[in-house]
Amino acid sequence: MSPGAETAAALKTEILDLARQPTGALSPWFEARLEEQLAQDLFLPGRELEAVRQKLVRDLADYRTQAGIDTAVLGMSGGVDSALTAALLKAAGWRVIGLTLPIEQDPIETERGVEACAALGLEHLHLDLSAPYEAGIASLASLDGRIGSADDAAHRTRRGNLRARLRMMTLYDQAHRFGGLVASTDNFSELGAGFWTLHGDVGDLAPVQSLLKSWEVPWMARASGVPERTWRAMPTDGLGIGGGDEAQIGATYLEWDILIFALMAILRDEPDLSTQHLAFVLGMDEDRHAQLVLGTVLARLAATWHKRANPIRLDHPRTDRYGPLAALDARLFRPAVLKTEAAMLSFSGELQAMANHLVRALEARGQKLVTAESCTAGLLAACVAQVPACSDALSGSFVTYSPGMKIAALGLPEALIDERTVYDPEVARRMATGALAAAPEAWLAIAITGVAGPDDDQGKPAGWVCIATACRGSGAEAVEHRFDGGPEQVIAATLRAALEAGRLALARDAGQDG
Ligand SMILES: Nc1ncnc2c1ncn2[C@@H]1O[C@H](COP(=O)(O)OP(=O)(O)OC[C@H]2O[C@@H]([n+]3cccc(C(=O)O)c3)[C@H](O)[C@@H]2O)[C@@H](O)[C@H]1O
Ligand SMILES: Nc1ncnc2c1ncn2[C@@H]1O[C@H](COP(=O)(O)OP(=O)(O)OP(=O)(O)O)[C@@H](O)[C@H]1O
Repeated sequence: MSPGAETAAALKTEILDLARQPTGALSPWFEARLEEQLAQDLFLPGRELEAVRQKLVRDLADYRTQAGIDTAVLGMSGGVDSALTAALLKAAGWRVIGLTLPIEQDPIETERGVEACAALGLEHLHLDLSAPYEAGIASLASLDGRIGSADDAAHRTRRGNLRARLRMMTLYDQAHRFGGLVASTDNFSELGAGFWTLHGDVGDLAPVQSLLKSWEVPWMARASGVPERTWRAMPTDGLGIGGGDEAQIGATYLEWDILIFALMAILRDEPDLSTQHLAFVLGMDEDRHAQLVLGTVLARLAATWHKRANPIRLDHPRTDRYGPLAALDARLFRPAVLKTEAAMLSFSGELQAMANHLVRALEARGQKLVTAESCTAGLLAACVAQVPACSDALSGSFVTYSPGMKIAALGLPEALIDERTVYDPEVARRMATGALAAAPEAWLAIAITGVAGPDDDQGKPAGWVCIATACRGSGAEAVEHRFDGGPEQVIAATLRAALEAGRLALARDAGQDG
């Protein structure tokens, strides 16, 4: 066995151990995907997780000083998420106040919460909320008697959610009392599964929200001094709804994480896939267990997407107001630790998926793309450049914002622009052929000229965009569009249309080849 394979095997054994997944209990499909995902570094090894842990602690320390707040309160359930969140905050120098808030529950869970507070050096407060909970149920029963008595899943969930919200009400009161904030204990796996209560679980600052429950959360808890009894404990919702988390979700957390990674990857490569075809495309045909888990996971994702988008924002014509308001906060008030430059380069999942598709199609044919961009000012190339390992598919970009640049860099005739303005299909076509002429290694050119808005320009309305494509050796084709919305929506729609136009141009070109 090579040293690399040996390390991967050791990592796999450790993941199975911390995920409480008995050896040999993964079905063949999950086993094979886990090995692939280990090779793709989706499950980070210990030394990289330690670097992530240290960064989280540094960022929490920066947030504390920059936001001028140094006290965090959180509920200590006896579970690993709350214990890890508390440990990270404590390591970052926060005053951490852990509350055990039992509601008619197993005293062992409270004991573990108390033990974690002591082990981590937290201040501890205890308040039994069983009485207010019973009072709340009795009061709500006057509206609907079933809330207190019916013993089906729906009513258990109603009661469970009430417990979570009662705890959250208590935590916000204590945060106010101590001039602190409420730490959020949610993780990435629960986020995907919608396995939390709206307005009951999510607080103000969420240090572990991007971490996998199967592996990263227990690993980091162990590395952060959380007692073993806690990071080994079976995850429960602490709400008395039924079984453990995994029994309720219908998959172990490790299965959940593996399958979510697989789904995210397949949809990036094939954005048009529908749910009916997933089992086949994912290669599950011979693994009945994997098919059943897929069904459960898809049902859960479908039932909970709205929780991940809460509150739902309608596509009101003036959603362009959100951007400037966010910019105001960012410029004047948002602590520096949150101002990641990377945010400027994030494209939606749909655009990333389309760019990925185009890159893979170019790669498959051994061809490269060049873009000639006016109103998008290089964003199309930036979107394509975000695809991992795109260098075999992207030649480059001409950002020709002004008429002068279109003439100088792409050789457009000045007379054409004088006669028709830059907002013209022939200008778009000449931009595409000009880009191909100036980039000898490129095969496909995509050119964009248009009015992003908000105002009309030179006789063309805001939202008018022309996209031209040309493949080496054939003529250019241009399509005019009229997109709705403010400049940001027009640019996003333009990128979508340009990526699609590139895909169609390649398909046409391949047809001609054949
Ligand atoms: N289409 C839609 N668009 C917008 N909103 C929609 C909606 N459909 C429902 N809603 C709203 O969503 C509500 C349902 O969501 P919600 O109230 O959260 O409740 P729900 O998701 O039904 O239940 C909470 C689940 O999270 C689990 N949980 C809770 C707490 C902690 C943990 C843990 O392990 O850490 C797990 C718990 O076991 C349960 O399975 C509806 O009552 C309605 O208000
Ligand atoms: N008895 C409790 N006392 C205080 N807080 C609680 C209690 N039960 C739940 N909470 C709060 O609600 C959050 C979600 O509950 P949950 O039971 O899932 O705990 P957890 O820490 O996520 O651990 P795990 O899911 O591993 O059991 C907890 O992180 C905690 O902040």
